[in-house]
Amino acid sequence: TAPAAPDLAALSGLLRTALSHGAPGAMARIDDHRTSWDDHATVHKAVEGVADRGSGEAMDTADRFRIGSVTKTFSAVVLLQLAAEGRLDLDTSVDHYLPGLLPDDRITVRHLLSHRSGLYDYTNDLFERTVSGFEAVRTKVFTYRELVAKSLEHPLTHAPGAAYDYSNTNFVVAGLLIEKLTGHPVRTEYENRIIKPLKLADTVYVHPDTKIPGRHARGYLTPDDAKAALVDATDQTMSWAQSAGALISSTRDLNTFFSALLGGALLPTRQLDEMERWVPAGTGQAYGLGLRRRDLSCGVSVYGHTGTVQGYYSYAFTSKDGLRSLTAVANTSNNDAVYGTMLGTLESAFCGKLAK
Ligand SMILES: C[C@@H](NC(=O)[C@@H](C)NC(=O)CCCC[C@H](NC(=O)C[NH3+])C(=O)[O-])C(=O)O
Repeated sequence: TAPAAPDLAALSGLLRTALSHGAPGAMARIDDHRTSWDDHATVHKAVEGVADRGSGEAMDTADRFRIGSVTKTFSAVVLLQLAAEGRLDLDTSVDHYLPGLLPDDRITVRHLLSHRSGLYDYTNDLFERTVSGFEAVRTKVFTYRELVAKSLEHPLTHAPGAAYDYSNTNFVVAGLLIEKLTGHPVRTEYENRIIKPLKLADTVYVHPDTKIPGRHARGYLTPDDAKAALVDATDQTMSWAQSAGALISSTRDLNTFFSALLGGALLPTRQLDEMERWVPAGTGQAYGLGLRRRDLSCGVSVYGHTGTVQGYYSYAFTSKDGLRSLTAVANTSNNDAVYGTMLGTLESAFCGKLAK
């Protein structure tokens, strides 16, 4: 059965609601393919508000933005390609590849990619106080091992494999694994294995440079004291996240990436199936390997990832066959009302008027 047509009026209404909750701007792009992920797509775009509060420049779906944890799916694809090449085994101990790094040799590569390692998330400490925590790291450059060391100041949150417990530390270790197995920085692997093959012209990994190259939306961090002024968080190294969150992209490129991934263009079937072995991750949610599944009100499940970095909320999801993709962005963060409102764009895009 063909999916319900997107409800574009509802989609624009949600973007306007996000603005009413404090987002300076919001945007969404839907790519609707007919028979295959790479055929000519019908494109729907929606924009509201401003990309830049200073100049008043309007939000534009062509604007680059920081994608945060959507980066985790890129890192997972690289490691799963290495598994397909026989250079990595998902169920082997991380200790085999990175001896002595982690305190428990029961932690496997699969545990990292499914957030079941038990490794404490060091960002809980970094960002307990939102603005001062951000300003303390905005221009900092960390090594992967410094970030892992921050995590290991705490005991494991549970025995390896025992539970799903989202942690950025897992994908920092994933970055170390990529560099160890390939001898290249993650940037090279993203470029050679994903960005160049899919021609993702807007997708860049510029860590530790603080600037977003080319045309982009500025990002505004909402302080914990919501009455305080928004903080322009656009320029930062993203070194606190790196392979867990430092990519920059666009709505077009993320739609292409997830359509290609679920359309089978990036991984052999065997590895894509591994990516879709789900553990429960909250109501109507599941986590595979660097991939989220969300079960919508109309019975449709969608596959992708969300991202939260200072100044940007992003949501990038596609249908099971990769034929319809949505990327939605608001240029604020630390704002639960905006986060929840923007999540509704998945319903407008994939359930259309069938959304309950
Ligand atoms: C949730 C999301 N995860 C990510 O994108 C990763 C990279 N981001 C985080 O872990 C949140 C960092 C703090 C953001 C800050 N919050 C605070 O500082 C709170 N005190 C903010 O909202 O900008 C995902 O996987 O979907």
